Amino acid sequence: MSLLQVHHLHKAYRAQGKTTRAVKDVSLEIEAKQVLAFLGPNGAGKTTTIKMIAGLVLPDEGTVSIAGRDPHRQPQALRSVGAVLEGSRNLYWRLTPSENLEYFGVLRGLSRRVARQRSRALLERFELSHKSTTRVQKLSRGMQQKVAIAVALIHEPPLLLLDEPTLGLDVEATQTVKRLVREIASEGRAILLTTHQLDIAEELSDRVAIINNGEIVTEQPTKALIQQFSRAVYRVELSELPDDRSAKLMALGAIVEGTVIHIPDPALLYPVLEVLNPLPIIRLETERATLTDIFLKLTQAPPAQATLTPMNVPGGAHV
Ligand SMILES: Nc1ncnc2c1ncn2[C@@H]1O[C@H](COP(=O)(O)OP(=O)(O)OP(=O)(O)O)[C@@H](O)[C@H]1O
Repeated sequence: MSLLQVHHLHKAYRAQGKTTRAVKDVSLEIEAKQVLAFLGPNGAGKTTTIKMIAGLVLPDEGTVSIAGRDPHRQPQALRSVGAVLEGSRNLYWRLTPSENLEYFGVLRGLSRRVARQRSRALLERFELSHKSTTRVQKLSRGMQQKVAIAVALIHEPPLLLLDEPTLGLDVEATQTVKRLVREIASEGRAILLTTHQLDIAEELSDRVAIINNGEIVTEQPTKALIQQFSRAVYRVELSELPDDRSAKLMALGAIVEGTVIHIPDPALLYPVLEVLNPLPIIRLETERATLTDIFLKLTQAPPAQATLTPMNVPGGAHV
């Protein structure tokens, strides 16, 4: 069963006589062990949707169910959610990581003893034991982010909402946070990840939902989405390609366009190279679409065209 079920959410804001339909008929599901990347341009409706999931904004229509409970009717549903929504601002900066963890643990219903035990275990797991008594304001940004994630996990929620978990982190801290996100999901949690860093989303997510102008324009497994928008896997360019070789390549299943060969299946790479031998190859590159290509395609097209037709991706799909 899905840990998070969001069905047909609608939300309009009315301010100064103007109505903004921020979220229109949004449905999402996330199962245990899954990371769903929830992506969209500025103002697309992500925050509004997440706030409706976190029980902070009341939907005009639609339902949210977290581990079977509606946060708008059963506030205890929020015990099943951990959230890092505004960087590490969910922390008390003058308190230490241990104090933050214990404070939030007790706030979320743990006994002092259990909060202390879990705090210690989380600090160890996040490699922060040596900083357990340093004020949060004195920690590096990467460490602060790890503490923020640890605080969100103190009550062991099955659903974690993560907004921009790697924003502003250096390469090493980014790697650590990415590893932790995958580990947390593999323990059986569901993760809703929002980020504008599409390479991170591509790497971390099992599924992707893209929202534009308040509407979901695609929601499917990340790999399938990338495959759907990728013309081929490899592209080989030569200075010349005799007709007899061209015919052999097409018989193998390659797509030949003048002196360029598109290889749709990775298993065809070596047979193609054998046919080409000893012709000199000018370039051999991957031709897979990236999530960035797909995102731009789906969010820059007028809504009526933002459908799921695989097409040549603008800007070239060459990696
Ligand atoms: N409290 C509010 N009152 C009026 N309009 C709002 C309010 N909150 C959001 N909006 C509008 O609703 C739309 C969706 O905003 P939302 O913050 O959900 O988008 P977002 O995808 O999270 O954007 P970003 O990536 O910039 O954070 C925008 O047009 C925004 O201006």
